[in-house]
Amino acid sequence: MNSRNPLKEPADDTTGRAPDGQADAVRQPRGVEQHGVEPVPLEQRTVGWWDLFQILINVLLNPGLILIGGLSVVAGLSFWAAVFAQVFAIVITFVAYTIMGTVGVDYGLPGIVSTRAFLGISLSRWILSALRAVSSAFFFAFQTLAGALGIKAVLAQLFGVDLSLILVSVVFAVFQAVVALFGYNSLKWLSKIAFPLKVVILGYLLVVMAGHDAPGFSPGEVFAYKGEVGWEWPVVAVWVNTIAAGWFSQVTDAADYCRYTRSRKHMWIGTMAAAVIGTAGAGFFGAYAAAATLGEKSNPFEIIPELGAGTWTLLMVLIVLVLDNWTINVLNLYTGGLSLANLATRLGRFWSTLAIAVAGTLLAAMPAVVNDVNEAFGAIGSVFGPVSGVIVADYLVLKRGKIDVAALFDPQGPYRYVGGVNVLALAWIVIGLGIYFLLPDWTIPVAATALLSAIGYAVTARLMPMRAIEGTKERT
Ligand SMILES: O=c1cc[nH]c(=O)[nH]1
Repeated sequence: MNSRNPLKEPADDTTGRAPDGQADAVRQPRGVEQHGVEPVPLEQRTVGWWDLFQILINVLLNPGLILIGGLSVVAGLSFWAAVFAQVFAIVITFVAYTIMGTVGVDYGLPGIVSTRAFLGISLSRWILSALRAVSSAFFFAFQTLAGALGIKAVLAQLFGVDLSLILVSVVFAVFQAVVALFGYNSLKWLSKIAFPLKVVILGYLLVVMAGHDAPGFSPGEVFAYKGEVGWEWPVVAVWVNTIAAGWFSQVTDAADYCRYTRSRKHMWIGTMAAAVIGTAGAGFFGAYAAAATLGEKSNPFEIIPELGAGTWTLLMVLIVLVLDNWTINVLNLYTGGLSLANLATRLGRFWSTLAIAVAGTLLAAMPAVVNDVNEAFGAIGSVFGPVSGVIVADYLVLKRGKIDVAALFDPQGPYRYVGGVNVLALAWIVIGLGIYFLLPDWTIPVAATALLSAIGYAVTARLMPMRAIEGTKERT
């Protein structure tokens, strides 16, 4: 076994390429990104940390996280406890995330395709990809609805109309879908424009809230807001778990954003800086508005239009909402599209993305999607916590950072395991899933099961002969 440090920059010879002419490289319509499930060639991996930072900070500074910042204050957290819950959850999650991001940098692969190596080709393609595709469509709808609530509030103030939430949400969903279809370059382009605008407008809206003369809105009052439960750990942990659960589902996709990045250092700096700053910003903004209402209301984009700040401010809310939704949802569709392309390889990235957009738009017509975020995010995290633990353990401990790229596309190769399934990995995912529902909230079940599954998988795999895990006997 290779004893090289798997998190050290690899020599170029570890950089995989799709085998020439391999069937999984599907030609896309003209004018859109051509790379689907196959690796991005080394010469195209040129993106620096600043571009990656802009893409990811736009992702983290999203309406969903802003809303969750507000919801956690409504649930009783103090202002600072709500901000802490966001940042802490993201830091935990991004440990796993940045490890799996190295797959994108080193091999140019989409994350979901790399999971063929860890879980077995069939388990990765038929189960994990389907789960991630469904959760991408769910998150697309969740973000759209979180934004649509604000748009509806702004339009009510601007034109005195009370539009149906479903109508606003569906029109908005279609609007967002278009950019995602074009692929990675559209992400870079969109992020560059959106980032400065979002920072300036969100800053302006904070000033509007801070200057509002009703009791509770001044910075001193908000920062001193204690909430009903303040810092009580069991409640803080519920929110840490909810936020972490949502982002653990992205660990399998971390490589998607990083596969055009020029080095691991650029990836680590761009990703971690964006994660911490973006989440702190989203939590701060959402918690500020909710704390200013003394925990009565949760969504800043519904609260601000009611402050009577005038047309200019309403327009600013509208612009930031559109940009904010767009930048996160383009990525939800992009990663969902790549997941579906891993499953239905003949479909290709473009048509897969379109399919996720249609599913997400249909879900965006169901306002229940935003009703119980703790339950819904928790259910997603119960699967993706253990999945993340197992894939990180397999990649780091067993494979020592080495992936045989050609074998990812060879159904009879080493990643076949037993009938296409790494049974040991599957067993630890199922064990983790079972344990998730037994653990009390204060343990942050998504992180706890990720850790347990990682340790359990790594230890049992070390104790078993590799032959047994890979099912070598069965094939010979
Ligand atoms: O929009 C979101 C939120 C959490 N996790 C995702 O994958 N997408």
